[in-house]
Amino acid sequence: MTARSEVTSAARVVVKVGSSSLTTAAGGIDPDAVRRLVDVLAAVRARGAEVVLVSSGAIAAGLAPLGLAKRPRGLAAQQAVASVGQGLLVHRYTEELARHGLIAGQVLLTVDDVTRRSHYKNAHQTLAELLHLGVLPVVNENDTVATHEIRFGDNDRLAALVAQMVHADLLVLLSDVDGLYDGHPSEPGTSMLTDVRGEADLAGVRIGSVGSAVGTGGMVTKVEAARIATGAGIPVVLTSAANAEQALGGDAVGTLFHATGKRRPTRLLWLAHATEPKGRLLLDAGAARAVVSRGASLLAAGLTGAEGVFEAGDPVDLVDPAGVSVARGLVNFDASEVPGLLGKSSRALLAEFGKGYDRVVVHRDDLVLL
Ligand SMILES: Nc1ncnc2c1ncn2[C@@H]1O[C@H](COP(=O)(O)OP(=O)(O)O)[C@@H](O)[C@H]1O
Ligand SMILES: N[C@@H](CCC(=O)OP(=O)(O)O)C(=O)O
Repeated sequence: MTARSEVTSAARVVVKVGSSSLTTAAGGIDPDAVRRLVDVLAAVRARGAEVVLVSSGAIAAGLAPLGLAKRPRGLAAQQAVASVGQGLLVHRYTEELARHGLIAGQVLLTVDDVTRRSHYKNAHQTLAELLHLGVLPVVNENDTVATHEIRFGDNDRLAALVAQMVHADLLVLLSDVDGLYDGHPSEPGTSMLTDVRGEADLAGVRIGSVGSAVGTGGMVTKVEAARIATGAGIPVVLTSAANAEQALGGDAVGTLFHATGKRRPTRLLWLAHATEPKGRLLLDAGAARAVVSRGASLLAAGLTGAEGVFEAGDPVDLVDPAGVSVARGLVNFDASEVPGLLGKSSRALLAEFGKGYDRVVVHRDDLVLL
């Protein structure tokens, strides 16, 4: 078996592990599973690569101490359970990493932290500094504050965005299944894909959205995460936690999603893949051309209408006069403000509404072409 060069040459690796790989059948953290994983991560560090761990399991880890048999349904209950479990989870990582002389650093992120520009910068700088200090960041979604609207719910896409954020060379998704199958792995006759080189390889693959008892998202969110990362030039290995040592050692286990895009250290690819737009901005022909061909910002002057309910900072689609969505971006105004802006020059907006209203509707740094 020839080693996978994208694995063995990666200088910075993001590893994501799912709840199902960290917990016992009875619920609660499986200390042996954490230990085995940390041993593998320590080996990657020992060969000189940097590692960021994205670990699920806060909710699963909080179940047993609270006497709960399964993941509660309500958001507040899940948040409370995560609050109990996250501390226990990071405690385990801290202890196990210390055995290898490594330091854990807890990083809890919400969707906003990895998408909005100001927050993104913060999270980016903190992660960069942690890596600079030789710390092994242990990332999870900030479940206790994340509401339905601003929630990933699964950590697969969060891991892909973190991989982009830290400019990782590789993303490894560890689950309870040894790779991507062409149908649900429990069905007879299905087989594992060893390589995915693009969308064509996914045609005909039946991807389930239901996860294991403790996991969420199933395979759908993992394939979505792989699309985000590979689109940003980062290859992805998807396999089971049991295969972690071989996978990170470069053995050809699991499914390798080959990089499809250029290495682009941009925080915006998530927009195209992982987000439901909250509304649509209707552009005149000149504005659509300026955005698409010249990479220009969208000005109110080129706006003919808007649909949907959105607030400043939300993702929206930019639609050309033919009704085609040409770009997706983060809008700088609330939907209720848009009717007053239509077709007006920056100067007119300044005169009519005062300072601040002359801002662009979508800044070119906040949009991605579709
Ligand atoms: N095409 C497929 N290939 C592999 N697994 C699949 C597929 N469709 C659905 N699944 C299911 O997805 C599960 C993994 O998702 P999940 O439980 O959310 O994992 P995790 O907790 O690791 O994030 C697998 O155990 C498997 O039952
Ligand atoms: N942030 C949540 C992750 C939710 C979850 O189950 O994710 P995953 O197991 O990756 O599908 C937790 O720590 O419990």
